[in-house]
Amino acid sequence: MADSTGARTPLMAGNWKMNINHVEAVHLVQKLSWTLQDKKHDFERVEVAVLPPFTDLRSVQTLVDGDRMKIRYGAQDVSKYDAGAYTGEISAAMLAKLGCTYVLTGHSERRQYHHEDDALVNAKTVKALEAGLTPIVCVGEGLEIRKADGHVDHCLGQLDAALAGLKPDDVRKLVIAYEPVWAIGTGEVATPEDAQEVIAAIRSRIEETISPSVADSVRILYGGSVKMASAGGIMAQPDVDGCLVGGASLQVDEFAGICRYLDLQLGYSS
Ligand SMILES: O=C[C@H](O)COP(=O)(O)O
Repeated sequence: MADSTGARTPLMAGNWKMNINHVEAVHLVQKLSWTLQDKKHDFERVEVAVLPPFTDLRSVQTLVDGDRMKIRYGAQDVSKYDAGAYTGEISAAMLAKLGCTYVLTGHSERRQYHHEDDALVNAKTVKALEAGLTPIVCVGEGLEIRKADGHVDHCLGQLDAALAGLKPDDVRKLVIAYEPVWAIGTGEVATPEDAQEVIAAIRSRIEETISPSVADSVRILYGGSVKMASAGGIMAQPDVDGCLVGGASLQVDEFAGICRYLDLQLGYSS
């Protein structure tokens, strides 16, 4: 997504993971909206989204629609199936009906705890696109791969597999998130230069394999222990278009501060 000048619009997406019930979700989104409105946040300049658990989505939809909030929302997972006897699964069409804009695919916790492989990530990404959702496709390396200096190749391999068979116009619609697994929930943030290295490599790969214009428009986020204090440095990198925020998105003041990284850099009140 780009603004009227063609620049990529930064996206701050809060992945709540398995936290916050539907009652708490209403309070959190309401408070986030108030906080950002109070600070006159420009949602056209920095887009804000939350990714609650499935059970919260209807409540979040009702609140966002009812109060005409500019906060977008989405889900943390989606089925590769359309419908049928798949107990526990949630289809892309169900998420679209709930007004979701985004859905995560390939998050490292799905890969680790649910053994999701690259082919499944690709299938889920395709289903999300077919339903009109924007997949946020996650890639990232573990610590051993990073120590062996294989991180760029590893992430590009995951990227190629996730995007297999997609048309250029579909790739253009995606958001991609680089999340080094060793930096997730550990407090260990990759340096801004670490984030830039891999994200620039992802953009170059899309330029080579899809097209320069798609590479120029696709948004690529960084995720992994992002906090209000670290967001500005990460966002100063030329290829970083936003953050996928876990733990800090559960604290309204932290997440609002991340969304307001531009204002805070300019010294406006926090
Ligand atoms: O989806 C979000 C990431 O896994 C980052 O989580 P974190 O900010 O708690 O490290």
